[in-house]
Amino acid sequence: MEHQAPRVELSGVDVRYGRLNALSDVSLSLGQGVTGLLGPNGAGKTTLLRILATASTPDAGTLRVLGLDPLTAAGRQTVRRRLGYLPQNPGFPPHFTAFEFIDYVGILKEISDRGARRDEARRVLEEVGLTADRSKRIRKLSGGMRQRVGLAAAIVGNPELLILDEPTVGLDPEQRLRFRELIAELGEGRTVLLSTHQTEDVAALCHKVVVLDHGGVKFQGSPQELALLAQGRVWSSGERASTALAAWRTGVGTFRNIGVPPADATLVEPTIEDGYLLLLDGAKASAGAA
Ligand SMILES: Nc1ncnc2c1ncn2[C@@H]1O[C@H](COP(=O)(O)OP(=O)(O)OP(=O)(O)O)[C@@H](O)[C@H]1O
Repeated sequence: MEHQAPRVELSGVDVRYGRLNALSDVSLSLGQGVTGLLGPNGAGKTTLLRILATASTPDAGTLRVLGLDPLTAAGRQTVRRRLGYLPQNPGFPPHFTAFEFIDYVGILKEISDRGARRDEARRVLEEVGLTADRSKRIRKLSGGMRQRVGLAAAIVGNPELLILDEPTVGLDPEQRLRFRELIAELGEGRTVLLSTHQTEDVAALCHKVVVLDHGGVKFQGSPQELALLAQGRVWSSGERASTALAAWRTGVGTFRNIGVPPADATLVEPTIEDGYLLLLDGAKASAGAA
């Protein structure tokens, strides 16, 4: 495989809000393709994405984004021209139509030629499947369609780096599948960082996954490696095992248990979710034991 220089690198990044360390000593490197960012509520995912999107700066550490330093004014300006960011709750001007809004984003992204800007608006709306709805007011669109407007806004100008904060939240299963396909296509030839609570998103889309918890990187590697953390630790049983770190009832009425298996356990193949839960619950269990 051809060696690719990392497109995003962070080293020793700290972010503090008063006495809270929202990120502590985060070091990461991302190449092309889709990287998933998993972590429980409050883990620091949005804080990390905002830093990469140049929406905020860290209290300590160094950054390299697309070969530039976004902590300098010149670097920040160039990085901003080359990235697309879909925040968690993008505020849309409610009276704009989808087309008017995307055209406006084109102005903000400095596409000054009116014809070129309109062509670009048509292109991105087509790419997210909103051509037929482009003249509807955003406030009249469904939540899933609004998410697509947000994604269209993020890809105006064909950015090399895409930062997507929980883009699949609130979508129905069909829309989620569509969105995943879109993001997978966008990941070809680009660097995409996708924060999500859905391990299925990671399984379907990502070549790499980063797990954040309490502001620290708990794992970075392939989704398969994350699943393998739980190899030999997941078993199926007729009841919830009291000794398991995590256990839940499955759709077929049996229980899936994660932890140290009892001697007579029937081991099952671990999933990414198992690896993720073991990582988080294992951390909690050792914190509790300390
Ligand atoms: N502006 C702020 N002022 C003070 N604390 C903040 C601020 N923004 C975030 N935090 C805190 O920093 C921590 C990390 O928050 P962040 O939003 O990055 O987490 P997250 O992983 O994105 O969570 P979620 O999955 O719920 O979106 C949380 O404890 C949060 O309460």
